Amino acid sequence: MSTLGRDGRSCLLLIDLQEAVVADCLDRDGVLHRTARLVDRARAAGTPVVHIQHDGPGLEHGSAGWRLAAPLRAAPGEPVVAKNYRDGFAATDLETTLTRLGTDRLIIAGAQSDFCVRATMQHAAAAGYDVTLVGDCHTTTDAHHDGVTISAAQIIAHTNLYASTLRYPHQSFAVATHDTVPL
Ligand SMILES: O=C1N[C@@H]2C=C[C@H]1C2
Repeated sequence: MSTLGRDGRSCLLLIDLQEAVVADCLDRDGVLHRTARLVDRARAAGTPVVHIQHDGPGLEHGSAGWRLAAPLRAAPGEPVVAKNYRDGFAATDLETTLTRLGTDRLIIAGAQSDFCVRATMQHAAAAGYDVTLVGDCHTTTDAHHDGVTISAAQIIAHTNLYASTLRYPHQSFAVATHDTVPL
């Protein structure tokens, strides 16, 4: 169990699934389709859904690229957290929002795996949340650095490996698919 001692509730956190973010990501349509099914499951189960939207270059607030990628849309009353940094907790009201919802466990989906998903997931773990990464609902693009190319598939697989083997005292971490993840 998490170390937060709240209400023991889970929350589905969707990170930056925005048109311009996912445009060139691996299996874009599949990830969005599975995430939409996951959102349907969460809403039917009464599990809160929180949307994070990145504001930044190419993602200017209100622009076409900034919008949540169809078919994803925030339902009335679902929190939408705007951010400017990779970590969804940095300079945002995400922590306040999750506290208000009595959240001890985050179910995480989004993009990009190696940037905002990774940074936000790591912050959540260090802050005491239990975390389940939805292994078939996050994505990214190939990365190139120092003459090395890392494929999106390798990044996604390593992100799942990292999340499934992460350990903190008195906390639990897992990777699950969109159709089986406990809500
Ligand atoms: O992972 C990410 N999500 C937004 C677009 C790229 C970074 C910021």
